[in-house]
Amino acid sequence: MIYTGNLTNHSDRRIAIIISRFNALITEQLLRGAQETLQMHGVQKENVSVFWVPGAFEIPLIAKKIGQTSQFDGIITLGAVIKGETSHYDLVIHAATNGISNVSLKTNVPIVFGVLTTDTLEQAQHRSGAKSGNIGADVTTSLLETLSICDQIGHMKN
Ligand SMILES: Nc1c(NC[C@H](O)[C@H](O)[C@H](O)CO)[nH]c(=O)[nH]c1=O
Ligand SMILES: CC(=O)[C@@H](O)COP(=O)(O)O
Repeated sequence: MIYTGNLTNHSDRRIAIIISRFNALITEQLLRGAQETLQMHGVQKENVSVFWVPGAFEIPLIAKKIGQTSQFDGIITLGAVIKGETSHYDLVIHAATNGISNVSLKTNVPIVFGVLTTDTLEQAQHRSGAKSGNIGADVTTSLLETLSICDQIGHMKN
């Protein structure tokens, strides 16, 4: 038996979007891609909640608190970490990546990683609605597919 996610039957999904304000020029475009993709697949606007955090470093804590409410089926994280002159970039990325992954596994809530990690602003611009697409839209599709697979696994238990 092969199980694959699909993009149908998502109209009742309750989705949380956690977005960082840092590099808002970029993250706002990621948000647009995510919201458009949710709407395209029938998710009701009233079932989508957006949580703004200062930066990517704060995402895991808010994801944990949201996951523990059991009020959402899935979580989309959006951010843009752009390399600067110091090692701060590496520390923020490490904390955000490991934190988000750990929260998803501990809360059992599907969380997708929509945090851009780029060397330059131009690279981030290309991936937030320009020549390389929109990572916000891409990870939203991934979340819906993952939710679909979770449903299928849930039906197996019965
Ligand atoms: N430089 C970037 C940051 N830095 C801020 C941290 O995420 C955090 O908010 C701060 O250290 C306070 O705890 N955040 C980004 O999202 N992107 C960056 O490029
Ligand atoms: C990713 C960051 O934290 C970065 O924007 C900080 O820049 P810098 O390393 O030049 O202080």
